[in-house]
Amino acid sequence: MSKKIAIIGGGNLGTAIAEGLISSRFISPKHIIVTKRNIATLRSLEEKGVLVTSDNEEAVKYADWVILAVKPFQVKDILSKLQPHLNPEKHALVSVITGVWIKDIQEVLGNNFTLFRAMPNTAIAIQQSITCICKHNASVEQEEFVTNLFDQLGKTVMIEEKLMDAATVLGACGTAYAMRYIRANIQGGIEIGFDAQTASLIAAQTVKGAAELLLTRHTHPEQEIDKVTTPKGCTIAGLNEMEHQGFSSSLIKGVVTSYKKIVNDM
Ligand SMILES: NC(=O)C1=CN([C@@H]2O[C@H](COP(=O)(O)OP(=O)(O)OC[C@H]3O[C@@H](n4cnc5c(N)ncnc54)[C@H](OP(=O)(O)O)[C@@H]3O)[C@@H](O)[C@H]2O)C=CC1
Ligand SMILES: O=C(O)[C@@H]1CCC=N1
Repeated sequence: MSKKIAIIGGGNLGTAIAEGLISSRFISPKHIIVTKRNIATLRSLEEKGVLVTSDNEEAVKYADWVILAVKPFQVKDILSKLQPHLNPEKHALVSVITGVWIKDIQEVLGNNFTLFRAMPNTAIAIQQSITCICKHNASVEQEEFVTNLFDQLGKTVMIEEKLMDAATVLGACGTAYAMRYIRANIQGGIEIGFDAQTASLIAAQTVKGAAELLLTRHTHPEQEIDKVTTPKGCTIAGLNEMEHQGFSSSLIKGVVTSYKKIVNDM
């Protein structure tokens, strides 16, 4: 029988997951049901054949896989209401919620459910996510299903749950950090002569190419930097000025601050 997936919380990430699943053809749109209270924003998914509802209970009755994609402070209340309708023989859960641990979910649902935590990023909408996954109480078949699902939507890494907060920062917040880096390049590019559109194209494609070099060659960034930095040239002059201004240090401090925010808030 075909698997059916409920996405509880069709916001930024929930809809991105649904879009990625549709594009990948991993599952038929009619086997995806997405929920949120105001379903008006789910029209474009509905037009693609996805089922949408504001009734979480209806969604879990329909599905066997339940992806939780609501805000961290909402999950306990939502799960408490769903608890009578969830059955460990039928349902397996995948939470993409930041800072909510398997033990937190078990406090509401008990210990019998198969639970996964997955940490994708918004590039999942175009099948270019990195998704870190950890599992609890999962069969080989269930693990294969979840890994296969997220493999269709980018790359996956199985990790221990204790690294999930770090995965959130590096992989999910990382999309925003990368965007800010690109934006700064665009601003610089405009100042030295390009129009905004051309500067955006050059900046984004350059970052994409740099990332592809690392992913295909498995080199360290500094090896690739050595190939760009002509002695006494303009690249090293610019790089050194960036470092004098605290470039790497500010990024590292930002990463650690995001991490502390998750650890201290949850
Ligand atoms: N955005 C990202 O890049 C990433 C987010 N995450 C995590 O994913 C989760 C979702 O984040 P994000 O998508 O950005 O947040 P959003 O606020 O965009 O999405 C949450 C959605 O949940 C819906 N919702 C709220 N209450 C209910 C309810 N009772 N039943 C069903 N749906 C409900 C909201 O819609 P409505 O108000 O209409 O009900 C909203 O659209 C968070 O826990 C976040 O930490 C993880 C990795 C990356
Ligand atoms: O900013 C946040 O809290 C969430 C988690 C990772 C991306 N967005």
